[in-house]
Amino acid sequence: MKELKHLNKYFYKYRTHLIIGSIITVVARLFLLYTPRYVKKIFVAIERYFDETITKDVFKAEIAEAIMYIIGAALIAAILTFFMRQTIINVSRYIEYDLKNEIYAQYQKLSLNFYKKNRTGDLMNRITEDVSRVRMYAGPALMYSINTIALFVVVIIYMINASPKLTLYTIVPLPILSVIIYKLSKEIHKRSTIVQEYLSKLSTFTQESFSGISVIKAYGIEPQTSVNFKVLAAESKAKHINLTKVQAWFFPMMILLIGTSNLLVIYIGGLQYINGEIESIGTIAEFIIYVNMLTWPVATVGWVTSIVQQAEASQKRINEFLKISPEVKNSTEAHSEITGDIEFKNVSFTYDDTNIQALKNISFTINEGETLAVLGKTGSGKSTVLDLVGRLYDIDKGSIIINDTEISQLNLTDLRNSIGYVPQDAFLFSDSIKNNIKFGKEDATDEEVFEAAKNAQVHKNIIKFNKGYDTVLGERGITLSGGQKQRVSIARAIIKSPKILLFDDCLSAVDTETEEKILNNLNKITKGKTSIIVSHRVSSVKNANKIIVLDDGKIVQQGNHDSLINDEGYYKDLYLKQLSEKPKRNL
Ligand SMILES: Nc1ncnc2c1ncn2[C@@H]1O[C@H](COP(=O)(O)OP(=O)(O)OP(=O)(O)O)[C@@H](O)[C@H]1O
Repeated sequence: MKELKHLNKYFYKYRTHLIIGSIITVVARLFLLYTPRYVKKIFVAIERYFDETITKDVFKAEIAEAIMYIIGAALIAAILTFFMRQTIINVSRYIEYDLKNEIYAQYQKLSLNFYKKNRTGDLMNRITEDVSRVRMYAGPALMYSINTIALFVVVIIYMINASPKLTLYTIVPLPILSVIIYKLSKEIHKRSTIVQEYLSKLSTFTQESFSGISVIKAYGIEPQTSVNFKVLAAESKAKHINLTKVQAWFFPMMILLIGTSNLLVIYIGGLQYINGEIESIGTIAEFIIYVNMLTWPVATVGWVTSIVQQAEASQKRINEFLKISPEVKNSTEAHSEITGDIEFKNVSFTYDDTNIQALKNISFTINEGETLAVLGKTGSGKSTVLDLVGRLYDIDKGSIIINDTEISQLNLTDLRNSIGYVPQDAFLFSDSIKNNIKFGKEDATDEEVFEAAKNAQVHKNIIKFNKGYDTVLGERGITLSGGQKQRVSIARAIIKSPKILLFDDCLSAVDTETEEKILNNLNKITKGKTSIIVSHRVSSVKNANKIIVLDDGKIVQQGNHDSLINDEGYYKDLYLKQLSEKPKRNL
């Protein structure tokens, strides 16, 4: 229960609902007890009528009164049971909502490294599966516990009052029932976890095959994929059947134990009646109803125990994530004005997960309004430079100074708001093209969206779609070509008119003619703004104020286009190579 203490703040928040719910539960159980008592009264009336102690009219009146009480009490108990669920179960839904939001907010705070270390499936599971298990504890488990305690206390008092000996015999099988249900619930949980694993394997498999359908079709491996699916589905089916076998025991066990208790009541009660220890046969009928009333709550003790154990395990997994403090933390609430002067001073950076030292002692300066171009072989550390400017990671050694302030001392939100980032792999959300662009500036007008798209040279493509800017993109924007996605992503970055623009090889999928047009537009847009362009093409970087060439995380060349083409090295080689590949390219 240690881990579940985390929920106490929510129980406190919804205490009024819980207190009202508990009172309603107790009162509802009290009303339920009218049934056995009035059933007994009916039996007594029948006995007295046959003994001729009462007249037919009195007998009829007594029966009618008893029936009225039974119906009335059952109605009230039913209404109260409705409100019991409306209060306690609703609270569990509120807690589920709060907890999901708490976890999601924490996910948003955590740094990129956290996402590298944890699998997406695991992150999803904690916010869905684990939260639903915890909800079972905060709702049904709590409700059934209150219900069981209330019913048990009240019923036992009534039973002992009616016949202590009969009470003892009839409640003996109940703990056995509880233990059996507990064991069954544990086994059901074990097997359903396996079923769950297979379900997620199946959905991962199908999701991957749908995403990669073009590869599957191109290679003609549909039959093989179907066979693989069949194998997985067959295993999943076997696990399901395995689970059903245990689940199938649940109700037979309950029926067996209820039957045993009923038999005991009839047998012992019968003997007591013959011996004159109980005055009416109605007591036996009353006890049979008590036993049946107690069976379900007693069975739920086992069930609730298993729910609490599962919830404890799930909450432990949730707490593990909630306790992580983000590696990249905002250090100040004060507003930071970002102008765009950036300086890297002997910066070194190693990725935690791979232990790869991506940058080694890097130093450069970019003044406000200047453009820096970063070139280098694949894996040389170019994207890492951009990630560090956006403080997606904190550096190990050296310092990054923006506006004369150490990057870690800047207000993180202000820093990120001043950056327009176009990643290497353009990610578009499953939403309209317009909203994908507006993602950069939520309150942008349509005109601003069109302007940004025009500058990114994608407007003409968009208006050709039937629904134009309202065209909804599929998963990862599959309805757009690679180059179109890159350009929508550029539009998204420039619409917010940020102080700093980071372009990570974002023109790789567009033809050189479009590249030229975009670069011309960018020249206008980036006036007065600081830009860093990562590229493999000399054509994209030749106008930059400064160019640095990285190799294995180190700066091996720096200068501008004119100085570097006269310098023996990577830049000149690349220039000559690209010049010979495309003689007409405007290098
Ligand atoms: N998130 C990460 N976690 C661990 N290692 C990483 C991560 N990102 C990059 N690396 C490693 O750091 C090194 C530099 O990567 P980076 O992405 O900065 O190179 P790059 O020059 O941008 O390459 P490319 O031109 O292929 O995009 C590579 O060896 C890469 O494997």
